Amino acid sequence: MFYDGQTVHNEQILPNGSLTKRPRRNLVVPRHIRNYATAATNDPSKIRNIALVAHIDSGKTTLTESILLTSKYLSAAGSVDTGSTTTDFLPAERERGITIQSASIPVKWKDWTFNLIDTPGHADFGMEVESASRVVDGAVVLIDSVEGVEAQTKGVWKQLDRYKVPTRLMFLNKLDRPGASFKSSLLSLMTHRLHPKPMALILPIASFNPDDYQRAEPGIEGLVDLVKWEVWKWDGQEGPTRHPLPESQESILTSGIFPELHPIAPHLIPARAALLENLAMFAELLMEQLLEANSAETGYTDIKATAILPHLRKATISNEILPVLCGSATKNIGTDLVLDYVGELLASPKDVSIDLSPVDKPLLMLAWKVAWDKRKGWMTFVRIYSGTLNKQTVIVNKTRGQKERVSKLLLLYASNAEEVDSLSFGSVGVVLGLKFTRTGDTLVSSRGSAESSLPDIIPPPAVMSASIIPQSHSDLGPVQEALEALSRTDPSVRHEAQEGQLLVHGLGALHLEIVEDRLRNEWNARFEVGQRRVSYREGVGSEVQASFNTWSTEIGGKKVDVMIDLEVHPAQEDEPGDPMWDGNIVLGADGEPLPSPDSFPNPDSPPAFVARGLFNALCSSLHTSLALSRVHIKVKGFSERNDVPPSVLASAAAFLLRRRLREAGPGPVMEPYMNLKVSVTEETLGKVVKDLTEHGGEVLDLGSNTATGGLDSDSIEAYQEDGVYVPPEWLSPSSAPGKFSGKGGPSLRRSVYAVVPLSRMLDYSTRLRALSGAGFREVSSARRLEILKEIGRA
Ligand SMILES: Nc1nc2c(ncn2[C@@H]2O[C@H](COP(=O)(O)OP(=O)(O)OP(=O)(O)O)[C@@H](O)[C@H]2O)c(=O)[nH]1
Repeated sequence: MFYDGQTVHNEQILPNGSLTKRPRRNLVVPRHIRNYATAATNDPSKIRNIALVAHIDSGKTTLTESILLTSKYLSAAGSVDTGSTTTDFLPAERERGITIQSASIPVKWKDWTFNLIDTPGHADFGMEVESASRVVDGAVVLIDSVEGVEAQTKGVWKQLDRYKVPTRLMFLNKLDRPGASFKSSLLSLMTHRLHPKPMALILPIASFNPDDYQRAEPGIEGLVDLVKWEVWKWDGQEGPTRHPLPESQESILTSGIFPELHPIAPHLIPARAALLENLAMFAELLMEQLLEANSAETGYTDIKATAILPHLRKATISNEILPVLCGSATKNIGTDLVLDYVGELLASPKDVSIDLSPVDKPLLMLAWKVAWDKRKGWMTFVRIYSGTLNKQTVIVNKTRGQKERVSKLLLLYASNAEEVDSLSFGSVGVVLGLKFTRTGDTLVSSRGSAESSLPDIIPPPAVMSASIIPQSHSDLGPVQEALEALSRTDPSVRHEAQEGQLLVHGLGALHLEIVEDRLRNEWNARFEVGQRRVSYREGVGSEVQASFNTWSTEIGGKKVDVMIDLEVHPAQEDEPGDPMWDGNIVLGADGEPLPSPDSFPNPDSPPAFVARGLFNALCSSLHTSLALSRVHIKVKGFSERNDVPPSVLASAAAFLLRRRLREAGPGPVMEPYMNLKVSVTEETLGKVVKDLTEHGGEVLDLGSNTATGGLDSDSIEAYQEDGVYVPPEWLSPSSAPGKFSGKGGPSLRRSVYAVVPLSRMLDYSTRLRALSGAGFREVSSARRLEILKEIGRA
């Protein structure tokens, strides 16, 4: 909602009500792809599997395009603003200027091969970030340096944490924009508790006013690499030039490298000294070297990069520090340095393999994504964790216990593909020919050849649903098939038949809009879309003591008692819900989480049937028919009998849990909330706050628009600044836009931070996308009544 006609992310509503981030000028794709002989490396120590992740609009796709240009994959970069990028190749992506699917692309840089995955920033496509995070060994996290850390920056950071992505680099992008602040962005990493030790390896060289070098202006001219002690200069069309830096401050001033370096020259030596001294806290050998070196006053300039990089790499891999780089993706400033540092600092598959000789071990791989292509059929994206995969072989899907035939193997360059004969340890590629495999499945060379199954990929819980009405009775089958195929490619799309209609659940309004587009365009399905509504949930009323735990049935004319001992109570407030169980917590007798029915290693085992029964009972409450959430269940034990088929356990578990939930009485109704940040001018602030409050929102903070950001619910206490070098603010390009704008300049912008119910924001949400999921919240009894009316239960 913007009274001044501006939206947070330049989003605009198209005449048909759909969302676009910016107007498209053309959708013609210039293919400036060079002859890019690939032959990806077979040396795992030279592979870097990395993802670019960030809040929406931070510049991931632009940086990917700049990387492809710098690495000579492209001869001219495409642009998200003209719909001509390499990785955003779906029509829906090009129309909207946003990334919807993560695309993987192998990039050759020096003697490394980077498998680069550009992910979507929008929370509605969070599933793509989940699966990318599951298979990469490193991530480049971008920040828009006008905004600093944003809601979804923290969202993707948590996803990286969840999958234990071992190495990360920060890239402070958009330093060319007016209002960009290197200092505030760096500080925001600590105020938002992303990392206690961000370490700036690069300083920006701002465009300075030639008449007054104390005044930085909007724009960035170059970069100083504090580790390699050299300066990079970009001017206009030509690529960058790089110059070694002299050892002393006086010689830097007299070196004549370029005038813009003068204002920052006095800061370079202290910045390098701080970098090395902070790094030495984690590297004893370096500490000794520093003590032996002449002194901090010279910035230890006699210590060469080759002596620093191994320590930097080690501290990055052990996550003791967070290396911070910076630049401008649109101007290709800093891209060379990103590529170098990805190779030098991020982990290779070898660094993170627990297996000492993974190359010689039997094949073990994970299907991290499944896509459908009209010409190629099912495409399964895999990452090889040990051994080698050859084309034209038979493999086993360990998760589903099924044999699969591999026909072809591909390396994918976004929408282009190259066939290869094999994929070896550490690599990422595409398998054609697999019929049953789904996202998250473990694949091995022959039954039982690899001991362990790989951890699954967890789709985030659905927050919105829409009913799908097939155009005619004969369309029902094809629509169901299309939905089944779509949810195989995107497990965050769930569907069910309920009361004569098909319900599709997704991660938000935009997600459902894309689902609708894809069903029509990719599967030619014919249907109408009915009412869209957010996915409400019900909790459990109160703890109920086990009244009984035995269910009786008749098998072959004989009465049989099946015992399942369940402990059921509401989850504690601080207890994290399991997304695989839709926010419920389900534990086995040993207190360990029970896999959800879809992810049981052996789906025909007795515990798998118990899980299936519990899952079914949790899908629909007896009181409201809403799905249940925040229920804590412990399966303390169950009877295994030889005279009873294990499938009976599913019915018993469903019955006993339902009975227990009925005894507990109606639980609280919950609805999804989202965090919202609205940028407004001072004059419109009051109107926006009033409007949000009227829509059931709660305003958390009114911050000024700085990169360090305002308050939000989980970032009250910042990390200490000890042991972190923070450059002075005035070195940042255009660090204070207001200062230079004079009287006629733009008025001060303010940020409204609020938490709002998603249901009341359905029309807002297509316009305001600076949001992050804030989980489910219990509602008041008045709101409960409204919800029950809305879903036809009151
Ligand atoms: N001034 C400036 N604009 C940039 C820079 N990098 C990207 N942009 C612009 O920011 C907008 C978003 O860029 P994208 O590359 O689509 O961002 P993204 O993070 O990939 O977006 P999603 O994939 O939709 O999350 C576009 O208008 C870009 O032109 C930069 O370095 N400087």
